[in-house]
Amino acid sequence: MTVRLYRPHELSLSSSVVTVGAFDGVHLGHQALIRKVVERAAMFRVPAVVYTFDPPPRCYLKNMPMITPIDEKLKRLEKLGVDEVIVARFNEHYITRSAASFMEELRILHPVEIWVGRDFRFGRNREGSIDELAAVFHVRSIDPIRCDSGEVISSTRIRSLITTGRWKEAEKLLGII
Ligand SMILES: Cc1cc2nc3c(=O)[nH]c(=O)nc-3n(C[C@H](O)[C@H](O)[C@H](O)COP(=O)(O)O)c2cc1C
Ligand SMILES: Nc1ncnc2c1ncn2[C@@H]1O[C@H](COP(=O)(O)OP(=O)(O)OP(=O)(O)O)[C@@H](O)[C@H]1O
Repeated sequence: MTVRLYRPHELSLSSSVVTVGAFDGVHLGHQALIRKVVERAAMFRVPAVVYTFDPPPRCYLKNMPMITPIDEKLKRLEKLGVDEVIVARFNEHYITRSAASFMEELRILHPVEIWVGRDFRFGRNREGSIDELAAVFHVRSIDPIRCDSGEVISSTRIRSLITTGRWKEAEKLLGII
């Protein structure tokens, strides 16, 4: 595997383009976002960084099944051209971290851009908002990617397709990478 792996606070960079998220399944919506990050990073000639969580927060907090275990997620991120991946163990200790402490950690990556979805939240009790992030960093987002029926593609939707045995539809939304 050529993608480089780090735990929180291990990586410091003089410049980067960063995205943060659970990315369970690395579905077509995630792929569009991550391709954008890789494209922007290449344009700035800086590393493309994904900050993710293991297990995905929703799986940990709501006791839901995971679509892609961490090894499979990392393989998919690598195929998309990501340079560095930070994997935070999402557990009872991590969820007590404040939004401010998380932003301090992002500072050491010196991101020229941070790409997140429009509903992104972070920090204990989901206290941190995009507005707070955007007060410190240059925050950007893409339009949501939808499936043929017009519904926004999400890990939640794919989990529900898998648990009801609708494999073909789930695979379509996961995309082949
Ligand atoms: C430091 C930190 C603490 C978090 N604590 C909580 C929490 O207490 N409750 C919660 O529901 N989510 C918590 N989250 C998870 C976020 O709500 C969110 O799932 C995460 O930032 C990934 O974004 P995404 O769900 O858009 O992929 C935390 C995230 C971070 C970075
Ligand atoms: N369909 C999509 N189009 C564009 N961006 C997306 C799409 N789905 C998720 N993202 C973005 O990818 C990042 C990680 O999202 P996340 O892992 O929470 O995905 P999700 O599919 O919404 O998951 P869940 O259904 O479990 O909440 C976020 O910035 C989110 O906005």
